[in-house]
Amino acid sequence: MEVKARAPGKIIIAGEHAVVHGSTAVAACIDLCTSVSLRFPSDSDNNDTLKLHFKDVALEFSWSVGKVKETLSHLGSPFPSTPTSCSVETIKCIAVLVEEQNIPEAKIGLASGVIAFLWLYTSILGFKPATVVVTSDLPIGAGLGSSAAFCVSLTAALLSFLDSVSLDTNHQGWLTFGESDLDLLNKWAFEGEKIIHGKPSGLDNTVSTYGNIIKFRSGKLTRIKSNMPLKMLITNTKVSRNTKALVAGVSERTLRHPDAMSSVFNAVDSISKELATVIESPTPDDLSLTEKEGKLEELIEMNQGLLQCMGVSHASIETVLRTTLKYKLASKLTGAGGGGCVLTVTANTAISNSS
Ligand SMILES: Nc1ncnc2c1ncn2[C@@H]1O[C@H](COP(=O)(O)OP(=O)(O)O)[C@@H](O)[C@H]1O
Ligand SMILES: C[C@@](O)(CCOP(=O)(O)O)CC(=O)O
Ligand SMILES: [Mg+2]
Repeated sequence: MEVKARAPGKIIIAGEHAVVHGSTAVAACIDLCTSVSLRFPSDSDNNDTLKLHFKDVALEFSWSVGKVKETLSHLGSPFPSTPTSCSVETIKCIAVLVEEQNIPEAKIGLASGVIAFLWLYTSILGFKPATVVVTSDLPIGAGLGSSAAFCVSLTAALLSFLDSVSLDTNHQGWLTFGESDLDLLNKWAFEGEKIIHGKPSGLDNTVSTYGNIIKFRSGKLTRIKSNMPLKMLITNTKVSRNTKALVAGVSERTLRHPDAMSSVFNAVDSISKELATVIESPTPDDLSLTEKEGKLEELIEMNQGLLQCMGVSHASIETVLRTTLKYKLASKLTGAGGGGCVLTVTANTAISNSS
């Protein structure tokens, strides 16, 4: 029996980092996905191994199911029936199982994803042998939500085996989850993001779960319907960075400058709300479209200025900003920053993923 699930990455049009501190953000899914295939061994295989294959980064892991069960079951029931956070104690125990796999130093940043995999797999399906293969079109650690797409696609594959989950009719050859199961999926994926991000807002896994364009604040999503031709260019600086460290850095700066950073987050909240209004308002004629595009570009530039204030820009991002400014194009970092991808918006640039 084999299942394959996929989930998209995303761009954050406005509000990254501030959304962790309660501000509004606007995000949209993109046409780059992560896929997870899950296959159980046939009865004749008679093996008790849980295998995980990160194909894009050429890493393979395998554990005896008995060893995993022994490590986890003494921590109480391994089957939380509802989405449950992995405790610090449990993360330490799972981390031992990951350390034994001897991930090369150059790829050690991927360990958090392996921990998230073991938590989600054992919590949802228990201690069963299986082979799980992960592949992705998304650059990892570049601000396009690869961690969320990984958690959402993995959770979708796992939940598809539960009798309580009903998959809806065909959607271009893929089965889809109903609304209540999407909520369950999103909540479990959020638990995986917590292991990878530390203190995620839930924005990334929510937009990866529900797709399209969303406005998001403190766990609440509003789907945005827009007929505005949002044309964007994504530039990858190819500077790798760690979202968890960047998010922690903003929290530390907030502890040092609480009032100033509160004003920054409030300003971002206003930018995101106004940007959502601009893109979802009707566009009766070309004049108003030009006016809306002007507002959108100005809001993007303002958000970038506030992200610099939060300390999450980077020399490589500034280089892209200077380049696009020469062509009077508005840009901002997207995702956690510190490198990664830059979003450029304009009325006339063709949509493309470029790096
Ligand atoms: N295709 C993948 N294969 C294995 N791990 C992945 C994959 N995509 C994401 N991850 C996990 O997510 C982490 C990157 O998440 P993060 O730092 O939040 O960057 P991003 O901006 O891409 O979301 C990786 O270190 C790894 O643990
Ligand atoms: C920085 C943040 O706002 C977005 C992180 O995006 P990414 O993991 O870099 O793709 C964190 C969050 O919202 O959880
Ligand atoms: Mg991420």
